Amino acid sequence: MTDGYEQLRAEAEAGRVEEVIVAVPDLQGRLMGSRLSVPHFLDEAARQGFGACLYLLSTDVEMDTGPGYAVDAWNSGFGDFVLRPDPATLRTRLPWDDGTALVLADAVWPGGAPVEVAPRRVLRVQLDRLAERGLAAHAGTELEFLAFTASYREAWERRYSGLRPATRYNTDYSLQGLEGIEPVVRRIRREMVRAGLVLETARAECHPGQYEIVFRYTEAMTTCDNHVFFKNGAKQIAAAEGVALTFMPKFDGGEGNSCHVHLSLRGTDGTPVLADGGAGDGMSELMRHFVAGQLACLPDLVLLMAPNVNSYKRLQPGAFAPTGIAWGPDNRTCPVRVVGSGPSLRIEHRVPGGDANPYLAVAAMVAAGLYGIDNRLPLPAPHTGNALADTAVPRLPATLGEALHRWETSEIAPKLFGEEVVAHYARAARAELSAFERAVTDWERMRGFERL
Ligand SMILES: NC(=O)CC[C@H](N)C(=O)O
Repeated sequence: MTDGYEQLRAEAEAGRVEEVIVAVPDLQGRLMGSRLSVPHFLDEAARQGFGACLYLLSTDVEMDTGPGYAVDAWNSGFGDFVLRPDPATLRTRLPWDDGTALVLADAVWPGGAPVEVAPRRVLRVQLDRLAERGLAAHAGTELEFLAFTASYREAWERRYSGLRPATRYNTDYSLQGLEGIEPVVRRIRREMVRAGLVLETARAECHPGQYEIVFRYTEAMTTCDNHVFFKNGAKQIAAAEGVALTFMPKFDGGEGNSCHVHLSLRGTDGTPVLADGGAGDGMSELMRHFVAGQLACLPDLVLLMAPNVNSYKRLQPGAFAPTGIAWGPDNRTCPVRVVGSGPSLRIEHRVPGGDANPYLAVAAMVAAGLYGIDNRLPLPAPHTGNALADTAVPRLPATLGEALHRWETSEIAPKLFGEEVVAHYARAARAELSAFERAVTDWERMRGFERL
């Protein structure tokens, strides 16, 4: 029994905790699972795992499953896999959910073998590949979101039209005009800290109602665990406050919601390896290959960072989100911005939006970096101007269809992730795409109803 589980037992015996949520991050990075009583969890699930239907890892946003996934729910009789709780992820008290603890779980087959397509596993494999080379990844994810004054139910019933943003104008860095959003974001900040996350900064952003809360970087898996925990908790707090909050990458024609990922490598002993120790441009040879790998793999792997139709609405010209494939020192117009110096030298990957599954996005970045390192890829010249306006910069895949095509026909992706993972996420993207292709949108009605 781990220390965390001992503490959970003590909290339960003192009457402070009654239930444990056991959750697995799904393909979308959402938390799916069940509530267990503390005794049932400690005496059974914590030891043997806990069954959950395997369609949880082969479904779209609407919970539609279908044939063709590498893990096929129908063909396996809608059986169970096993959720094996990871004690390192236990949070004994959720400030927004009285008497409740939460633990994340890995998905394994009944015999104990990992479910290779599970997002946490996809990242674990890449982190293990790093560890084989004596390296470890540290990451921070920066989620932006929009808050509206309506409740989630009202927003849904109004089909998300005519909603009032919780701030009225561009409040980027503003310290006034925040009265409409402060009650909910204050609660989110404070309760996340009470739940154990380490807050660094928080501020309003460009789009009316937009806000960003940044937690301290740490080891990559823990950051991704914190990310899904934060997203889930922030929505619960918003719901309790009667506020609708969205992380979708592009809500309307205004600024999108990003999820910039800061990523650095260290030796497994903690030594920074990206800085060159004073000579040259500050970047070590390893870092130059690491950044080169990001650029070389980006078109093939962008699906793992931008998995939905809406992701690509954000990555269009005319906004403050990347559209090309380039890198530059402190250049926010590039998808890969090099920031920091010495031990803090790192990349900020600016492609993922608020919908990204952090495990997959970070796995893609680690895999791309390793590809660059293993193949000793030369680093192209940095972009020092406005990469968004430079037509000479190669274009990122502009739609989900293009990204899917690059992923499926990639020679690199199966080498980095294996055929099973490639096929599974291609299937997931196709499901998202074909749902969109069948849907008639408001845009089409406005454009064509009278005038066509
Ligand atoms: N702070 C920023 O850099 C803005 C990012 C922008 N909201 C995006 O979608 O990428």
